[in-house]
Amino acid sequence: MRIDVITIFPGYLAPLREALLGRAISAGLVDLAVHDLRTWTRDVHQAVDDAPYGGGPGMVMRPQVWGEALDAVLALDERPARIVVPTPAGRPFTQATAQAWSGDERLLFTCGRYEGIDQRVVDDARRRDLTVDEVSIGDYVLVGGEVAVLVMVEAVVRLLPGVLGNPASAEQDSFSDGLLEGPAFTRPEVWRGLAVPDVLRSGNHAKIARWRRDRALERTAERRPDLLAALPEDALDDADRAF
Ligand SMILES: NCc1ccc(-c2ccccc2)nc1
Repeated sequence: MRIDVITIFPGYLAPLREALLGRAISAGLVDLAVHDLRTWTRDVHQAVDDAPYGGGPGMVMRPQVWGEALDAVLALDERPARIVVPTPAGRPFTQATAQAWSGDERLLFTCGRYEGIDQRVVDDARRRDLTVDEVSIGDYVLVGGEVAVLVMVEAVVRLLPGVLGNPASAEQDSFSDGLLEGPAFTRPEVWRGLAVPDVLRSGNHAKIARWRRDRALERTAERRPDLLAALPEDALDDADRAF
């Protein structure tokens, strides 16, 4: 997978070259290119924003600079790219989104700042039959899209074959079966007077699986009843319902 990121703060994307993601890049599973938007400015001040038409607070990112940046970065590789625009006004980014995008050959992230990017940049790309997804990673407003890109790249790249040491952990993620993950424990058996639940040390794998499922159902019902309500009809078996 090739990943391009366009931003006025390239340094914000440095964490992508650390740890697991850094190893995926070194292993050639991911090609990452970060581009400074100011490369495509033409004025001495390298201006990337301007006052919003219609008035209002803040500034909007200029379409000319973004249009040239997108054209140039798209042309760097012939593979079709999904253009991703992080924005508080986007469709929700979920594990299902990450799963879908993990099959893409190329992702191109555009990091807005200020009050966002002139809408015509997205409109122009879409009318050229480019895939453009405006997505939100949650209902809060950041100062720019860079942090959202870190989140989305991690969620997608960890799903690529060969990235995670143990692929099973991606299958047993929270959300992969529609429920939150239950509590996890490791040694010591007792820590500050708190013992690991006996069932987890019983060696009885059926009982352990049942206990873990019950804890996941309990936690989901308590913290995310919306996820429980969204489960498909056949997702819960009789034992689940008995819980
Ligand atoms: N939903 C997460 C998210 C994504 C992007 C932004 C943002 C804020 C200001 C300017 C440009 C993007 N805020 C929140």
